[in-house]
Amino acid sequence: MGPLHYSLLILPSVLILSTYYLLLLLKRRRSPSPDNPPRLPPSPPALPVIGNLHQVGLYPHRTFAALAQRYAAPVMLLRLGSKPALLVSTAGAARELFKSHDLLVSTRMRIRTFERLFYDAKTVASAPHGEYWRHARATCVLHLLSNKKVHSFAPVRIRETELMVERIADASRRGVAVDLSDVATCLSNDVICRVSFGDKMTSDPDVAGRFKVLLEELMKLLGGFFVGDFIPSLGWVNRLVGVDRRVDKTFKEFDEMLESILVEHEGWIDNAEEGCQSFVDVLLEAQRDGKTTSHFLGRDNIKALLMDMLVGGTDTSATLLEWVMAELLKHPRVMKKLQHEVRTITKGKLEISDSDLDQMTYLKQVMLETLRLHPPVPLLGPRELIEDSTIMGYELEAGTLVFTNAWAIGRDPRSWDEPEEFRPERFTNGCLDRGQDFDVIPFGAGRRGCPGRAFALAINELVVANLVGRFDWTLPDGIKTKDLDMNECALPTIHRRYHLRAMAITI
Ligand code: HEM
Repeated sequence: MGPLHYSLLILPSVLILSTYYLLLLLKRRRSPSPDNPPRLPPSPPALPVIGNLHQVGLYPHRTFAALAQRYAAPVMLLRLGSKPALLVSTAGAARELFKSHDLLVSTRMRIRTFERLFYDAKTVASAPHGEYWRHARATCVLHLLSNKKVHSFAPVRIRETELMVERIADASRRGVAVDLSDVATCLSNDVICRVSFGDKMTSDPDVAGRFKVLLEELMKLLGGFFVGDFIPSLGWVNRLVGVDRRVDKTFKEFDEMLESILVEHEGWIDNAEEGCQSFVDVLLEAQRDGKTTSHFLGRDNIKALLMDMLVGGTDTSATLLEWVMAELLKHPRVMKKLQHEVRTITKGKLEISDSDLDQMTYLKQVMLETLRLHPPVPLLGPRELIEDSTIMGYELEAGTLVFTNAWAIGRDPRSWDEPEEFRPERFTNGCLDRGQDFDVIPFGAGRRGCPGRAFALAINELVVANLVGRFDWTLPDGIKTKDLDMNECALPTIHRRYHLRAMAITI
């Protein structure tokens, strides 16, 4: 028998033995015994039943960052009620998570409150990973969020920005302060509503007021860590403290509002001009013409996608705008440098085009530096582990929640020199599209990363360029820049605690 025959005989035995050994190893790992406990990330002590829920507090991104610092742990394991929760707090850990395990963390945390608010998890943001989510997300990208579509909405952005400039110029003439927080909210809502339903909620003051209150309440409900959501046996607590009632009321009102939009658009659908259709028209038409599988575009699905745009696109954008202006007012040197860039490129012309914006590199650095310090959604969209997995050498069970702390990552001294300083120049030599570096991840990462990034940056860059290009700004009531309050208010989007007010001087 030659060496080849020996190896042919030995090979099956080696394969059988190694398969047996592998199965043994897997069995041991899946059924941890007291002698062989799974290797888990560091954890702070937890209380019975509630685990670490009592430590979450009003500002979970800050609490979680403080814990990660105290334990010097890039990843930690908490227990939120009955659910284990992995906290990811450094760029290195985020890179490992999203580069090597993205599929494992590509489903969303399942929370009763969210599911009820979002048409049984039919929104893109809340849907579990799978065929429905892929289809829903692709639909939003194709009809609203792709670069091509974003470019095509330039007239809407320009018109709404122009209206904003007129209002500010009016306040400037009258010598009254501008509430920049309100300006940011109105503008973001108007742009999203116009591209989604072709009209603004602010056209009718009553509707505008109701819509604003409704969105605020929805955001509060999304940001709450409610006991009944994390400990199913205590679901009655949500009923007792009125959370369930608030959820039902908010959902009902939102649904009625979206339903009336659908009914209105169904009346026009045959007359809508090609090319002038809003998102809702495109969805209704696809449904009517059977262009899509019926299970996908039912009435609730259409309303859920509209909700995605309202929830995902309004408050986030407004928050960014608010913080950019606050940082510029607090740092007059940066404000002057940005004004110089914008005014040099626009050379006195009033309408700023997309190609003007492309040349404004300092503006992009200012946006990125603001997003580093103030990611509007600091814990990104919480995920859930699809199956038992080993991540960074730790053994984690299926269903573990995953929170990535973009706020902590943006302020990590291992990644950033003087991280608390607002210094846009830190991005001068680097690439401005930092998605792959994982040290600035305000839009999340991987399959579930934000699909609205291009949309959001296009509107925010245009608005900031107009605000600083056409006005000089000072703080009202003799407030000094060093005294400008920079405190935050609670989740899910991290707004300023107090509205930002400033005096505009038309140049
Ligand atoms: C400054 C503005 C924005 C910020 C900071 C932001 C941030 C985020 C973040 C952090 C996530 C979760 C990502 C993850 O889990 O990895 C997300 C998801 C999402 N965003 Fe945005 N967003 C912004 C604007 C928008 C806009 C304008 C839209 C749409 C009009 C939008 C639609 C969505 C949707 C649909 C999702 C869910 C994606 C999925 O689960 O597949 N966002 N966004």
